[in-house]
Amino acid sequence: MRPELQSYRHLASGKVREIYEIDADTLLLVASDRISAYDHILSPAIPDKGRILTAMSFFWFDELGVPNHLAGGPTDERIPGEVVGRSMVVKRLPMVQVECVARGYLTGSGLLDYQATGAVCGVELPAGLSEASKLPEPIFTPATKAEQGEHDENISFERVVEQEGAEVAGALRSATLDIYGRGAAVAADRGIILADTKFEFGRGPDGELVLADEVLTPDSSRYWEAATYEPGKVQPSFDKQIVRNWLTSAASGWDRASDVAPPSLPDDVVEKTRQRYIDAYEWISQKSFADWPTAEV
Ligand SMILES: N#Cc1c(N)ncnc1-c1cnn(CCN2CCOCC2)c1
Repeated sequence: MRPELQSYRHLASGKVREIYEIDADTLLLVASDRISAYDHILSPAIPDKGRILTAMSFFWFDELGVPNHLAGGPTDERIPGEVVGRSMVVKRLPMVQVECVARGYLTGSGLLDYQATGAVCGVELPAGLSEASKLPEPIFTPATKAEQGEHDENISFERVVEQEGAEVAGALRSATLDIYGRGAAVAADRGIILADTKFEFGRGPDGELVLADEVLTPDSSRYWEAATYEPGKVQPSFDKQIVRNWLTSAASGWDRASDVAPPSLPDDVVEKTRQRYIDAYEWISQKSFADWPTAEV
């Protein structure tokens, strides 16, 4: 008999996910179907997005084989029926307060940093790079954990050393680059460029780093289709471009520069976006999403 979700204390909300307390040592991470774009939570939600991204995290935790925070499988009996398929039972860990970002390509805040300083988080890069340039090698570009609704602030490795100490800072950089490199290689073999990603780590009982949060999902990473990759211009997001294109088209009637909330997404945009998330999962995992567990009423 599964517990009711309301029997767990709600601890925190992210833009698209929730955390509940199962007990002193265990948490329930629940992924919603919410989607955000241009710093807005959009309506309606994308059916099955939470399940698809949860399936991705389970795939990557298994594929990467590094110490991680999972404490149960996709149908663990501690998961309430209504959220089966989009939840993870995880070990409650002391979390490292650093967003561990790896970048294999130059875009977003990294590009802005580079254009202003020739470096990203103090990591000097060659001259002449532009939007979506592939970096000579992936770089560690840590950031502070911003309050909800705020953007993370890129920080230097030296700042991480000040905050965590040299040994842990070095271990964070090594683990981030190792895991990103291995994930990016798997994805590349399957037609997806993982341009960058953000990891979160906790500390295990012996102080070791434990991979936590979600892993290599389109919410924590930039997914680009390898077949259409063309440096020198903004790459289409594998999962969100359909939404972005509609929102910035005349059809939506929305002005991104205004303070007005975006209009509701049309059914065809919602369904096409759902399919893009399924495609991303099935290309990467080489599994059928139809086999993934779903809510038990
Ligand atoms: N993962 C994990 C984890 C853990 N295993 N132990 C203790 N705390 C956390 C934790 C608490 N907050 N966050 C930030 C990411 N959250 C994810 C869910 O949605 C909200 C944001 C991670």
